[in-house]
Amino acid sequence: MEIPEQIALVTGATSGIGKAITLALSKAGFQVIALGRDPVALEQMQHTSGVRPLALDLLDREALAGALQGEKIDVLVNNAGVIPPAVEFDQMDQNDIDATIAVNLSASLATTRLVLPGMMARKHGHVFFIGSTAGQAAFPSMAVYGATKAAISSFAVALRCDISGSGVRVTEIVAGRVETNLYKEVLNDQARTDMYGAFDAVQPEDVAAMLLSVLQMPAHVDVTRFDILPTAQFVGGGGFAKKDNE
Ligand SMILES: NC(=O)C1=CN([C@@H]2O[C@H](COP(=O)(O)OP(=O)(O)OC[C@H]3O[C@@H](n4cnc5c(N)ncnc54)[C@H](OP(=O)(O)O)[C@@H]3O)[C@@H](O)[C@H]2O)C=CC1
Ligand SMILES: N[C@@H](C=O)C(=O)O
Repeated sequence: MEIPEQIALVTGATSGIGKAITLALSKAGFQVIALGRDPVALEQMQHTSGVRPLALDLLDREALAGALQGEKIDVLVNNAGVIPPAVEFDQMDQNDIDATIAVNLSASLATTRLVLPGMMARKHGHVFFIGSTAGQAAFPSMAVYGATKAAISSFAVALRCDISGSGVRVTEIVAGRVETNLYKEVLNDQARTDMYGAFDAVQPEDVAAMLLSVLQMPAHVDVTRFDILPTAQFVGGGGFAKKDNE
């Protein structure tokens, strides 16, 4: 797919879905600003794929604003995200709650707030948000994570009201189980092997392929949301509390 030199910013570009999207956009002819905290991973991607590394923590608002000043971003992929330990809410550590909201929601809003005015002034651009099935249905022990993704989903829809007529497109990508390092901090290697070995998960490259297809749509078409799940994954289904033993 030939695309004139345009600039894409991908957050969370050092791993998983963000890395696949970064490499796919670079291969499609974009100049990609690859953002993440891991400088070694970024340097390797710069060497192999010619992306522009941007090593920073999205929670450092000053660094983020400084790095993006003057950049004319055509495509923004709000991908960076974390998943907290899978425990019931009453067992959650407040720090995990705060960190999940800070990265998954606040950082996406802050990055979008920095990039969007330029897109609107140029009457061109595309903002992607990586949502989750966890934002669309109730998952036990994922209430906070799901809340951040539900918020992103609601924001993406409402944002289109605010920017209507600007020529800027917005897409939420609602992903099911994708085989990445998302659970690296919360599950041991065996648990992750068992989790991803249970069925054929979506691969990061599958998400990247769909993103490119959405970008390829003519300017008058905005794919505002797509869901991408393993064929074997279903979402929903009620449950019952275990009867307390008398
Ligand atoms: N895997 C899955 O099943 C699904 C994932 N998602 C979402 O997809 C997105 C990508 O996750 P995934 O690829 O799976 O997981 P990974 O853990 O592989 O990637 C997460 C990325 O986010 C970056 N990141 C995390 N915190 C920060 C921060 N403070 N500042 C900058 N970058 C940060 C990491 O970069 P670094 O460590 O270098 O900072 C890394 O590149 C997330 O939003 C996740 O919620 C949605 C549905 C399903
Ligand atoms: N929806 C995914 C996380 O966001 C998952 O099923 O792991």
